[in-house]
Amino acid sequence: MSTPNLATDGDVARFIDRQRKLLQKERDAVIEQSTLLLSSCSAKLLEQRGLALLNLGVVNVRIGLGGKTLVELERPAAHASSPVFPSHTFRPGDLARIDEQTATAPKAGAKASKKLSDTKDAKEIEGVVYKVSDTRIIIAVDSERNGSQELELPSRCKLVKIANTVTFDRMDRAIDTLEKHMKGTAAPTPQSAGHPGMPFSNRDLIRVLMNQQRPGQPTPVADLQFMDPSLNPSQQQAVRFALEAAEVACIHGPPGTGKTHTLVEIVRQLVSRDKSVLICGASNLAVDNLLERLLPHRIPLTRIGHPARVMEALHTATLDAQTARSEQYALANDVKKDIESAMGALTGKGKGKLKGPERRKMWEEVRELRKEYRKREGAVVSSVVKQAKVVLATCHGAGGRQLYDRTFDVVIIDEATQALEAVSWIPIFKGAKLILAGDPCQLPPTVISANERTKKKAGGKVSEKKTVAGNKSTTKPTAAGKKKPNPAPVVPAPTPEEEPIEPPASESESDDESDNDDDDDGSTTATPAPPQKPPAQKKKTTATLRPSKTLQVTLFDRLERLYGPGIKRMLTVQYRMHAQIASFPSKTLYHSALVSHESVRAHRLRDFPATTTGAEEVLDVPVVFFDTAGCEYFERLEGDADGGSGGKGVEEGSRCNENEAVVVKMWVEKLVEAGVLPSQIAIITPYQAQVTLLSSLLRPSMPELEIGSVDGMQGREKEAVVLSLVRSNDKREVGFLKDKRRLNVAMTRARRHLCVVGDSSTIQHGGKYLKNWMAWLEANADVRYAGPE
Ligand SMILES: Nc1ncnc2c1ncn2[C@@H]1O[C@H](COP(=O)(O)OP(=O)(O)OP(=O)(O)O)[C@@H](O)[C@H]1O
Repeated sequence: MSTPNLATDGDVARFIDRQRKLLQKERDAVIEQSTLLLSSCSAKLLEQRGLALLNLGVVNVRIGLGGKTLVELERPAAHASSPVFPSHTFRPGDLARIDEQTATAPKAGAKASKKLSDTKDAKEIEGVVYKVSDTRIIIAVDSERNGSQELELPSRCKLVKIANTVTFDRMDRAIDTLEKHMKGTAAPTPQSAGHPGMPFSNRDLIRVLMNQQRPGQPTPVADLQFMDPSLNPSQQQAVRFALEAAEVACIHGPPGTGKTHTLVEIVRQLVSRDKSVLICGASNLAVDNLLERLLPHRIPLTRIGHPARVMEALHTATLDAQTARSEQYALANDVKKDIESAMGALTGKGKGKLKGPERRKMWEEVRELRKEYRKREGAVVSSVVKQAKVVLATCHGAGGRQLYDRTFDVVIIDEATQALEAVSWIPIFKGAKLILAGDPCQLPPTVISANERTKKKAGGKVSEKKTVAGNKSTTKPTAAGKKKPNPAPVVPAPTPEEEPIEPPASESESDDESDNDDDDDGSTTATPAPPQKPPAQKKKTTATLRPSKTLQVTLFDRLERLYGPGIKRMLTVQYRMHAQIASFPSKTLYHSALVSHESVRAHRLRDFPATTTGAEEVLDVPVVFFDTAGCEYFERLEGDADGGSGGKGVEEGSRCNENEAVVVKMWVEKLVEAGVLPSQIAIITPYQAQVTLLSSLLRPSMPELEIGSVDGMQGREKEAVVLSLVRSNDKREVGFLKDKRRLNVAMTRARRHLCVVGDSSTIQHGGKYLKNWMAWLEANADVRYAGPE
């Protein structure tokens, strides 16, 4: 482990200050994006974009766990011709607002105008999407949060998706707490971690993470018996390392190397040593993945989180379900029934509906009953949480009131390389020791404000050069199949959401924490200085705590830079890819340390019993490369029929490549003809417009075929993957593909067969890493030229 200079109080203050600024910028960007969209679009347009549902009516109101009011909405015949919702993007867990819908054009016969006037002063009501079906959507409303005891639900309403800033509030609070800890003004943590009477202290952990103290000596675990006999040596080493570390241990899990497998063993080992564990993930999916793998081991655990956000199959392990099953819950349930019957009288229609003082009195009663319900339920929840040796939640969820007074011996954060540092701190304060797992060579957390800056940059670029339109080339392929570029045709800059994320402009301090590496040979995982800085200006400093330039720098990244590779153990055996598919990423991103397990090393599509005889070029080849260089298969901007770059579409469009899509379609059909099932195949492409195009070409005949973006495929795998690179232009712009972490995710999803379709003459100009990849494909893949013939 390298020994950096320790951070001064000034370093810590600057670091915290920068985190605050970056978080504020990100919060502003998120709100701006959402409000811009909502304010500039009519309700109809929002509905067309899947961001709103119109013409809804309340069909039921009931009480759910946590005293939340569940509002059930449908499209009644009076407001809409069909009860079936149009296609939309509302998913369980999304934040949504119920608004009154002013009746612009009431349906004939509907008494909408009268009803709407009843609710003129109705508040906008915010809640979380709880359940969605084709005809009904249920919103869980926290009546306390909405600041009113009486939910005034409009008779005709619309549901609108809204930005969620609660996570930002919690991250801000976490940074405030960190500051207090560092200044020594934090309130002492009252409880011990599962050992009543023992003082709980996370002082060492926090000081190590903030580089004010070096990591302590590991404590050897002499009697380590692995519970899972299948662990490979690198997994065993990682388990030992994590158990022995004094304050913090990182586990680096390249694709398919059994990160989850290893974490499950660590948790089992910790529990067998009577340690309490808080397991967090950057996403609900990551948490559920671990929960699913832990359940068979019968560990006393509970999953905290809004039930709407937990996988249905795992609901029995949620705190809500466990609370509801508990005997003490019967007491709370009685109160719940009283609330429901009172609510029935309040929301009931017709003669039975309460009015005036009677109605106010009833609401007062409901308010008291809710208080009582929360008190009784709170007591049950707290006893269920106390009994659980292992608690699972998202990092954000760990800041909820259920864990308010609970601390743990160990906090584990899975997918830590996808979590913002500030969100990671939320669970960290609850643990004495920290284990982070992730892969810094895969996609970092999504940060909108970085893209915002890129948008400005891209916009500037376009306006400077907007004299030239079109990327239609008149070039002819050279003998070698490479094209000579025409002078100056300008292809518009990549759209903001698709441009590789670049580090934001330096504010004051010089540091090296850029996350994108356009021009190195990809032989290390380090993330060097922003490319726009000339090397002469780079200050070579000893690693120490420095303010992060972007929120994409995760705690995992930071610790690796501070303490060197000694802070982590890497899992080195992968159980996913044929050795040839794994070869390039292993060599260029993992120091050739990633080896293929014998069970996958030579596996091929041919091994599936359903495959046909013959079809060798499809079933026996692990890597195929359709090089479209010289074919003039040019990309085009979405909504730009000419493939030109003029006009508004420049900044708004996404990219697609129709000729390339034809090649992809042809290859997928060949795979299916050879006996590979569509459900075993995924098409991955970095551009949404290409996803849409390919979906329209292939989905009608193969609904089980997966077609998606790179970002959506992280953590997933398929037997065969066809990668459509899209970019083909004379400007030699590669946009998105430049980010080698995105590329790494794209090329490591395939188990037995990877087919790459792309224009090497464009792609190879996207920096050394892409150049090396193209050269590797030319030398190692089964290269096919994808000309019209
Ligand atoms: N020691 C092992 N022996 C046999 N199979 C293993 C071993 N470790 C992991 N695997 C298998 O490898 C696959 C990947 O494991 P796991 O899901 O734990 O990896 P991961 O690193 O979490 O995945 P990802 O790359 O998606 O993050 C699984 O099918 C798992 O069963």
